[in-house]
Order: sequence, then C-alpha cells, then structure tokens
Amino acid sequence: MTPPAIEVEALAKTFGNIPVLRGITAAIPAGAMTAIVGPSGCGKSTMLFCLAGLERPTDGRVTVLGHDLSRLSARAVARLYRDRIGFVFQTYNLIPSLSARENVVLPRRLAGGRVDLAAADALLAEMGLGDRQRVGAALLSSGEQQRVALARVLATDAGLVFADEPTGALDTHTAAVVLGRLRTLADGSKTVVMVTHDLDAASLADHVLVMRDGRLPATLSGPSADEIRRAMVPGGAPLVRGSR
Ligand SMILES: Nc1ncnc2c1ncn2[C@@H]1O[C@H](COP(=O)(O)OP(=O)(O)OP(=O)(O)O)[C@@H](O)[C@H]1O
Repeated sequence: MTPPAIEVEALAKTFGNIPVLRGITAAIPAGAMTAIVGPSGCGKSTMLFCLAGLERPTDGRVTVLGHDLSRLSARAVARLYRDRIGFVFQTYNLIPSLSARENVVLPRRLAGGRVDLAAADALLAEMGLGDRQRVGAALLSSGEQQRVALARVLATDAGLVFADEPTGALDTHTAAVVLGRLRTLADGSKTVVMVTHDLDAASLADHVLVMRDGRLPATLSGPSADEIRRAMVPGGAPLVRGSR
C-alpha cells in the first residue's frame, strides 16, 4: 500500500499563549485530493502551513514525503520545495515587478533549470489568462494573480501541491477552472491539499478534514457538500465513509 504523503501526530501550535492547533492526528493520502474545511479562525491555514513545513509546530510531529520536518534544516525544506512541493498562497506571493509569465517560470529560473516560456504561456492561457502573459503582476486583479500563482506551481511539476483558499478571489466559472485543474492533478496521481471555505469545492476532494477550534472532529471520504455541512455542526457526524 502507498504510504500517506503526510502523517501528522498530535500536532499542536500555540501563538503566544493562544492555542490554535490542539493535538491533531491525521494522514493525508498520496495521489489524492484532500480538503481542509472549518469555520473562520479554526486554524485551517495554520494547519496547512504546519503540514507544508512553513510553520514550526509547538508540539507533535509532521512527516512529509517520508521526512520528519522537525529534523530537516531550512535548506532541506527549501530543497523539497524546489524539487517536489508547490504552494499556492492565499496572498499569491507573486513578484509584482515581473510579468505574469516571468512569475510562472521564476521557480525554474531560480533552480537553474530550463525555462520554457511557451509552456508558461500555455498554462496561463489554460487559466484564462491568454492575453495577460506579459502584463506586470502588480497590474493584475486579485483573481488574475491567484491564477498566475496556480500556474506557477503547475509549471514546477511538483508532486505535492498545497493551496490556501485557491478560489477565494474567483468568480464561479473561473473557480471551476481552477478546481478542475487541481482535480486533474490528483487524478494524475499527484497529492493536493487545499484549504477552502467553499463546501462545493471541498466536495470535489477525495478526503475532507473537518476542523473546529483547532481540533479535527471529522474525517470524511468522498462526501457531498451536505455531508460536509452536517459534519461541521457541533455534535454532527463524527466520521462518515462515502463512496470514493
Ligand atoms: N502568526 C500568527 N500570530 C498570531 N496569531 C496567529 C498567527 N497566525 C494565525 N493566528 C491566529 O490563529 C487563529 C487561526 O488562524 P488561521 O488563519 O489558521 O485560521 P483559518 O481557519 O484559516 O481562518 P480563515 O478561514 O478566516 O482564513 C486566528 O485566531 C489567528 O488570528
């Protein structure tokens, strides 16, 4: 059996004296799409950042692609990002002075790899940005920046992709394009971990982790949006097994 892409044991994170993650144990299957949902402020982004090695847990253990993150140096984490991991940030994190296409090829440029501008343009076109490739990132709308950020990750061929609210700034049609692309990644055996407040988006995932108050009261497999909604209600279904 394929080992999980990520294993989390008793993960805790405290900011100052405020506990945000209160002991989460979970496994994120490889080659599948997992969504993390829960009310605003329950700790979803903090959890994603801990899973991705971008935030150091206060306690507990996170193992990513077989690596115990607590034992990895910053340099080793950077290497994982260069070679195997992509992150689509909620705030996009584009370089404002570079064009959309230069942002997309930037990871390859920094890694000293071959830069394929035509492939970058094709990815941007796929994201509905066929006429925006040469426009400076600072001049793009939030929704356009969000799609450039996704194209940048797609261009790296990462096998593990994190996305923090990847459709937050998008209209329904564009959100469907982005979610479809993330779904395609998972269907192609890549691992996608996405934080979302959109339960219809979450229902496209193979697995859904439902968070509340820094805990994980429910883990669902192949749930509908309604099943997720029910599991989010305090006292709702603790564990639902679906068809996927
Ligand atoms: N770096 C930080 N320093 C202090 N507090 C933080 C920090 N990051 C997050 N928090 C706090 O931790 C709590 C959880 O935040 P987090 O962003 O993880 O929640 P979330 O579920 O993703 O919320 P939302 O859905 O609104 O984005 C919040 O109260 C937030 O203010």
